[in-house]
Amino acid sequence: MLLEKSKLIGNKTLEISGSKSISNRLLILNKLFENIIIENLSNSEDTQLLQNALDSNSEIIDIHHAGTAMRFLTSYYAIQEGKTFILTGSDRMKQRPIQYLVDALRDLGADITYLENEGFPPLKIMGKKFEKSSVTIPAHISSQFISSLMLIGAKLENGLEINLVGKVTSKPYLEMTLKILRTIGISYQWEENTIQIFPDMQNPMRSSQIIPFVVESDWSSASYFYSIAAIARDTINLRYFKPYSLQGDSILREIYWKYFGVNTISEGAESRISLFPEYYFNYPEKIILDMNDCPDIAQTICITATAMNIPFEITGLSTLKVKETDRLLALKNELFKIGCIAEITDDSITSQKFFEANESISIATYNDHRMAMSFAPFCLIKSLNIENEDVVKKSYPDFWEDFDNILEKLD
Ligand SMILES: O=C(O)C1=C[C@@H](OP(=O)(O)O)[C@@H](O)[C@H](O)C1
Ligand SMILES: C=C(OP(=O)(O)O)C(=O)O
Repeated sequence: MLLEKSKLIGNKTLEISGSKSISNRLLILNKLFENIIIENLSNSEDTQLLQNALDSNSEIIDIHHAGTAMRFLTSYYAIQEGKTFILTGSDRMKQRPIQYLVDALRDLGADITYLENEGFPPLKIMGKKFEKSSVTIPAHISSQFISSLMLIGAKLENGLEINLVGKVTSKPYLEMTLKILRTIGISYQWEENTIQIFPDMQNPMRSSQIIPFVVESDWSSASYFYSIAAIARDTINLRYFKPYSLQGDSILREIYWKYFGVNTISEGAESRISLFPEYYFNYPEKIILDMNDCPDIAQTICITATAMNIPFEITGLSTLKVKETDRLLALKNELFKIGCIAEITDDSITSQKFFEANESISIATYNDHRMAMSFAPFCLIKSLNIENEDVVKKSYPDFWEDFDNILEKLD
């Protein structure tokens, strides 16, 4: 899709769909506890795939590219006593790790076998009752493994104690899981490296009472509009975002204020935020950021910084290699096309030099929605082509419509 050089139409308001991460947790919990009414569910393809899987009677479930769904379903299916499931996904899903989660579940008593390569999907899962209630798991590859265990914890007879080993990656996603559990009346304790989920039955506060849950809008999706506001130096309004979020990616507020001079003004009653760039702002000489807590918005930051010629050094990104694509490599390749020579290591990306980009830019998207959406705002600087633009549907099916709504082509 060709994005011609455009300008922002200031002060428009966009409504972003519900958080994909919160929605996916609620769908699993609702299936386990049957007491949540979910409003503003994410319209992402990943959430749709998870919902279809949970509603399906089929033994074979294909979850395509949806990593969170893959990991959450593995634990969920493992406790469906007497049922058998084949859980598979896209070619990329068959390269994304799951071994530490499978090891932990097997330790607890699960019956899971690898159908192709050891350590990777597809999986054959025969649902069983678990005998044990304590498990140890490395925490540096994916927080989704740990959230997956936490989600089923209260369903086990004696609850679940999860001992985390090593550096915890994507920690705000674990906090999100716990806060959602608390909202539906499940108790937990997190002390140092041990998370304890108490069994459902032990909490007299939890009853069969129906709990309404309104999903706040998706902060990772909001990142692309922060990028546009920063580059264009004009205002965008977004809904439905509250001042206190369950999502770690709401750190965008601080990042875009500190490095790009974009103010976030919350209008509580309407759950609206205005992204309001300061006209006079002292830009930093270099952006130095550890993004171990918020890996999904790393691509956005790199492109905003490149568009604004601000050098960057971003660390804490080891998990980017095992997402929808190797995001570090994809970033390095495509940043070059928009005028940034970047160096990558196993867990970082650093800009080395900016230069004037060519006239005909075509960005490859590597089956990664975030590659398409993070590069799109560069059309405020130069026209560019985004290859396979449909990839956005994984998290944000309305992206191009919303994008079009706030931009006007320059002649
Ligand atoms: O739990 C979640 O909803 C997610 C956790 C993160 O994954 P990792 O923990 O694998 O970094 C994040 O990148 C992903 O998009 C969503
Ligand atoms: C990494 C992501 O998703 P998942 O791991 O659920 O595929 C993402 O949405 O950026």
